[in-house]
Amino acid sequence: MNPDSLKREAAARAVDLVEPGMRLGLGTGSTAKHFVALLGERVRGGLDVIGVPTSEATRADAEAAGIRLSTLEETPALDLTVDGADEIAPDLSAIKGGGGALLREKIVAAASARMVVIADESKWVETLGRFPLPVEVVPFGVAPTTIAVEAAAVAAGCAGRAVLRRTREGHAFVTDGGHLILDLALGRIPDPAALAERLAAVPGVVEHGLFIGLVRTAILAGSAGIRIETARVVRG
Ligand SMILES: O=C(CO)[C@H](O)[C@H](O)COP(=O)(O)O
Repeated sequence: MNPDSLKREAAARAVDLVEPGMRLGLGTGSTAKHFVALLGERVRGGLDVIGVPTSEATRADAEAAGIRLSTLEETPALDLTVDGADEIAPDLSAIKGGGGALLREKIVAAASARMVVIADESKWVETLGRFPLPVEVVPFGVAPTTIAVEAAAVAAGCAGRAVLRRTREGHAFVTDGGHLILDLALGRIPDPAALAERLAAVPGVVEHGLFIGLVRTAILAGSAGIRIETARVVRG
């Protein structure tokens, strides 16, 4: 089965977790897009839910699918967020932000009682870091911020280059929040919590793509079927 079919299978399993009246966080990316489309089918069949999108792209998809939308200002506490991931480790720590929506994704996840990650099994890794870690930064002072981000990685026991993300046309990629993304290629992150702490302390860093203690459940679709992993310890 091709990766996109696997993503759709994982998304379909997550739709089964949705109950009438739920306030949902709607993730971003190709896997979350399947979830939004499948949820839309249920909504058109009469399911009453409300969604908070994690990006303008997801807002557009959800609107087109007929899902009633809200904001975190109107709906500050959510029941369930379903989102994709770039990597997921056995403790359900994850790297997100490949689509550049990590800031809103993390805010929405933190406002949710439960975060479920949906992915094809290629996202499952023993140790995070093969996927370059997205770090969202303000445009002002991006050169010294880049140096400080690389230094933070060294201090956390890993090293690598932070590269400004660009669009296919070669322009700097700008997030929905008007920020830039540095992709920090580390290969391996031996201590994600230490790196998260170091990065959060860098002036100019708005957020990073390490999701630690946020994911409660991972739904992983592979050639052998669906596997569900549940976190032993989640925040709070
Ligand atoms: O974090 C994300 C967007 O910021 C995505 O969830 C992540 O990049 C996975 O994307 P995909 O489902 O397309 O593989």
